[in-house]
Amino acid sequence: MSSLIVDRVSVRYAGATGLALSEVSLTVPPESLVVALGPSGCGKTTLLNLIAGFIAPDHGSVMLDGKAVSGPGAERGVVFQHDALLPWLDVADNVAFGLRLRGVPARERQARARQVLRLVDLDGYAGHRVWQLSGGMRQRVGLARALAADPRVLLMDEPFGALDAFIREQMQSLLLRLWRETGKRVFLITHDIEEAVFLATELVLMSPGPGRIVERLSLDFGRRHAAGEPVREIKSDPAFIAVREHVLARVFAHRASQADVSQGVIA
Ligand SMILES: Nc1ncnc2c1ncn2[C@@H]1O[C@H](COP(=O)(O)OP(=O)(O)OP(=O)(O)O)[C@@H](O)[C@H]1O
Repeated sequence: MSSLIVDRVSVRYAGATGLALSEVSLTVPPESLVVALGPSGCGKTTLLNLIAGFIAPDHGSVMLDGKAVSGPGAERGVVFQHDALLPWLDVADNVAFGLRLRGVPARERQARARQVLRLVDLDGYAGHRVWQLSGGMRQRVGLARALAADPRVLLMDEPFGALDAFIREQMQSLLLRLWRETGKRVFLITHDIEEAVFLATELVLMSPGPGRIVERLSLDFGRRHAAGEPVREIKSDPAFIAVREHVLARVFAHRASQADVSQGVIA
């Protein structure tokens, strides 16, 4: 089946008493942008690392388009929070690095690098060093690198977490444009409620202790922006504000109940 399917996965780290993830299931179908949102420790990174194939589940399975995920693979492109670029290489060589490892000839990988740099609005920067770029530009290079191998799905680990609010909003718009233009499925994790509500076609809300999914919402704000509606119009729409407040209330409710439990308030 043509989907990314996480089926009842559980993870317990060696030495840990509790589960980092408990019976988590989700599907990332074609043309979707699935966002996992939750407070620190709810297992977002663990879930992304499972899909990336960096770690294996203790129970359950991860399948991409009918094939079991059993390790990292070029069909899953990962964008990290910190750009993870190589400072001794120029921008084009950073973008083409994975292609070089796979033995793609120099001329072909340079052409591909230039093509994806155009997609992220960085044409003209191929020969720059990464230290000559701003934080937002470096994240765009990271995005271009993930796209260079033409993956089936993009996995994004808090990709805009280190950027200031203005650049962050620009990057959200860029991601939605790329998502529409390339047709890539995206799985993104964040702890920013507004970002999650704005981007997601499906929002999965997670809670810690053990890490699990507590709510799923189907949303269309990102689709509306990708279709041309301005960001500010969407974010000031009462429907957007209502969803944002609902999610905020859910996050606080879970946090409050956990604080109560840890203080022994709930019998
Ligand atoms: N390598 C590890 N060894 C042991 N425990 C770990 C390891 N990595 C994560 N954990 C624990 O697993 C749980 C889930 O962690 P994870 O990093 O996936 O959460 P997160 O939601 O991504 O948090 P954050 O937003 O802070 O990155 C936490 O309790 C964490 O302490």
